[in-house]
Amino acid sequence: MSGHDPQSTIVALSSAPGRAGVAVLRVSGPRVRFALETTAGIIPPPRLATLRVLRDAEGQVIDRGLVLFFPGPTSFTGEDIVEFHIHGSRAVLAALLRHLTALPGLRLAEAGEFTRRAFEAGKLDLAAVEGLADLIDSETEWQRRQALRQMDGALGVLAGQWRTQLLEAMTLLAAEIDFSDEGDVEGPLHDEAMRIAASVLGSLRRALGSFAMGERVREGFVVVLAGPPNAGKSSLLNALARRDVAIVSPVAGTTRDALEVRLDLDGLPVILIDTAGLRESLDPIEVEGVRRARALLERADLVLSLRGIDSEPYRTAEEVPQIPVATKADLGGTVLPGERAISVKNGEGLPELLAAIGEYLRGLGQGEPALLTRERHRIAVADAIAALERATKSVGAPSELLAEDIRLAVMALERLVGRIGVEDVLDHLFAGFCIGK
Ligand SMILES: Nc1nc2c(c(=O)[nH]1)N(C=O)[C@@H](CNc1ccc(C(=O)N[C@@H](CCC(=O)O)C(=O)O)cc1)CN2
Ligand SMILES: Nc1nc2c(ncn2[C@@H]2O[C@H](COP(=O)(O)OP(=O)(O)OP(=O)(O)O)[C@@H](O)[C@H]2O)c(=O)[nH]1
Ligand SMILES: [Mg+2]
Repeated sequence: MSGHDPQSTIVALSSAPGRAGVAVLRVSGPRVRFALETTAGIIPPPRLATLRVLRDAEGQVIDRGLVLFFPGPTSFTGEDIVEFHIHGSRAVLAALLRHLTALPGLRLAEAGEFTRRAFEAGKLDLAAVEGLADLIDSETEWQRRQALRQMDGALGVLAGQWRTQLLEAMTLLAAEIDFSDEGDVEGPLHDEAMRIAASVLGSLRRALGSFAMGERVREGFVVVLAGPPNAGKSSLLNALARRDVAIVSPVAGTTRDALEVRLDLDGLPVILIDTAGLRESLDPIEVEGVRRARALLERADLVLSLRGIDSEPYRTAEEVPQIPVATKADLGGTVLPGERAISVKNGEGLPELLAAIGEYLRGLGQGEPALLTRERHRIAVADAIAALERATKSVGAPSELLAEDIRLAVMALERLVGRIGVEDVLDHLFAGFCIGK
């Protein structure tokens, strides 16, 4: 990343590349008015779509398109922005891009550079930028809701409240330190600071409790299909994915590699993984497949434990949440207590199985969207908690020590919202953005 380079005016395609009804080309920076005058012949009224003929430097028509001008500093980036809504043709886009990037002071934007400018201008905090990144990546309803909440700054607001309270506690402690004589017992200001620290600690712990769900919604819940060879794991994967993803055959030991498909289960993002049938084997390839299957069982949020209705169950030693499933119910046989019967041949039990998976996964959360969604958030909040636990446990400790621990907690919260120590995080985050965002 080039970092901060506010003199240059950046240009990028903001819609998805390729043939489309309409494409949006966005320009941000100090030379936007100049680019508008040379290309559209006018500076249109702010925020009003204006239909114009767009021309290159020789006066040749490139296209007729809508021009949308957002003056700084109220715009998304804080700078002047213009959007050209043109016909979604590769050639039109290429011609307009060629024209604009040839203008003095204009260059192509890097991935995430518009959003980086918004961050530098103080329009978004780090957590909001992360929310925006998640929103662009969102594929399911739960991901959209969680990302939107984070983009709206919910985490930033909460972190700001924690920080304000802790700064208040530090002010009380400073007063206590100033007014108390050597050897005095700590007074009421110290007690009040302790009370504030304990209250923030409780709130931090509740937020941390939402992390597991937040991370799962962001990355997808891992649901593993496991069981003996021939149980019908690959058949079930194909049925749930509604695609012919995995090889199915009557030969036991067909699947060796783990195969995954992403599902939108009633808004929940699920990564469904088919695995090699679990059994002892002399075939080194199959042994490796079984090793991989067991490794996946360890990181599963939920295991669908399959057996053919006409076969014995294979008991896995792994202690993971499981839904026992008897497959091939169309063949007839005995369903054991606690088992769900399904058939991919006639579809029996499949909707109910999906509903049971969804119900289990939804139950892992507390209903409302999680606030902590990334390992970075977890670490910052856990650091703040550790500092406040030290502070609140050492009853009778001098105010100076208490103040130092609270200061460390405040620092952790500043890292959380990106007030300090952000450069590495930012480079990584923006590199994952699309160009034009
Ligand atoms: N065409 C288009 N659609 C888009 C965006 C965009 O940039 N362009 N967005 C991009 O992500 C999202 C909407 N986000 C937006 C954010 C701010 C403003 C805006 O008009 N800001 C005003 C200031 C408003 C205020 O301060 O109250 C401005 O620019 O002057 C518009 C869209 C989704 N749709
Ligand atoms: N009648 C019937 N046959 C099924 C059903 N599901 C799977 N089968 C058959 O069972 C056999 C094994 O199915 P697979 O899906 O390959 O089984 P698997 O568990 O993936 O097997 P491995 O990959 O070897 O571990 C195939 O011949 C399937 O057609 C079902 O619901 N009904
Ligand atoms: Mg298989």
